[in-house]
Amino acid sequence: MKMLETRNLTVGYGNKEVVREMNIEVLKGQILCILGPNGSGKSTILKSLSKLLNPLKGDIYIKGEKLSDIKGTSLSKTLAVVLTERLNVGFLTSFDIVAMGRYPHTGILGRLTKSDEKKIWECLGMINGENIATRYYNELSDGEKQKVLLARALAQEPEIIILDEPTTHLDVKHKLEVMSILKKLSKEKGITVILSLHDIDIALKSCDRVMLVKKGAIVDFGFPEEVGSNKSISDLYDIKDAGFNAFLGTIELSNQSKPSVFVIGGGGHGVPIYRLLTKKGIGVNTGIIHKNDVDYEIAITMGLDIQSETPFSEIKDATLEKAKSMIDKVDTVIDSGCPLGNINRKNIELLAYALESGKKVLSIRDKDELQRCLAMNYLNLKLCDSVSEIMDNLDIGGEGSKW
Ligand SMILES: Nc1ncnc2c1ncn2[C@@H]1O[C@H](COP(=O)(O)OP(=O)(O)OP(=O)(O)O)[C@@H](O)[C@H]1O
Repeated sequence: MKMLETRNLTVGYGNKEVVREMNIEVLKGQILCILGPNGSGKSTILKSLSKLLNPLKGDIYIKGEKLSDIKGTSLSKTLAVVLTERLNVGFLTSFDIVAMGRYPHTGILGRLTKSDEKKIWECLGMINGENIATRYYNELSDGEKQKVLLARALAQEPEIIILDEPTTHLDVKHKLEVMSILKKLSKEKGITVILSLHDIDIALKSCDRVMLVKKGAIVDFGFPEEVGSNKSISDLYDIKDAGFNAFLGTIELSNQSKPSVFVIGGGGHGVPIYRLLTKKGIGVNTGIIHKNDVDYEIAITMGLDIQSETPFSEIKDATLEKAKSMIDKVDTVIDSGCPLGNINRKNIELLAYALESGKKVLSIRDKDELQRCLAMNYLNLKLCDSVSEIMDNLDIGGEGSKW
């Protein structure tokens, strides 16, 4: 069932058009998240959908009825809004704040019946907030306040809840708690949720639809799994010195330095080393990694030069030769200790090549395993127990430097 629809909607202030020509549909029980850079118009859209701001052009429909035709109490029973404004409410408790949400049902005198009180406790329960019911709202933490405001919205018994950045200022536990409450409301009670977020990862993993807003227009709308690609998210925020990996949901700093270190990666062993070297401004290239390896995902997002192999296939001689030529161009090789199964055993040949070429080699591999693989002892090989020991032995930042 269509809960909210916009037709050629343009929102803004006076003669300033902020977002133009919006045509979207949100169904019952869906969670729609608006993503976009600061100032792109997320709050302006949400205020317009909540009837707090008149559209400049076009129309908004709630359950097929024009929003402009829906009056006060009737709208409050359908739609509840949680905005970012901070409330200063003196000596009101959490219970009192949630009780304010009952006004569409209590009438002008606002007298609470037993059933209103029961509803308020139920809403406090939904946000796991019974224990803060008697505490003063002004004395609550940001996370607790956010949950109380959500409970106040729930007390209206709405079919749609609109929230502007409900996870801002919250730690990761509270962000996830708020999102999990919203998900529960949408799935179990069929409430439609429309919100804006700055947490891309949480948005892509928790919402049913996402809308990307930039420079006065909706640049994409649809399933997060399709809309939230590496490129679309990087473009949305004009990310230049980093990359977004939609598959893993991480942002990785780009490594733009000339490579001086080659990392033999694989099985996720390369990731902490890529990240540490990137943080220190040291250029890296890497191999030989299968294209379905997590090291490949991170390395490609960082923009590293990679020697890679087709998933599940044995490393080819040609790939090995190309990796050797990458090693020729660096001073140091780090053996991350990647597992050496049948399909990637050639990485040990690569390690032997690095040693025989006189490169400085730092390895986190088990000593016994190395002795089984390498024919002789090499003076240019240093065994390390951890990534930090690798970094200690990298000789960066000058003599005596502990980077
Ligand atoms: N009351 C107002 N009158 C005029 N312009 C406004 C008003 N409020 C916001 N704007 C402008 O509208 C544009 C969109 O602002 P809006 O707050 O909707 O963006 P946003 O995407 O929510 O940003 P943020 O992520 O920083 O909260 C901005 O250029 C802003 O300066």
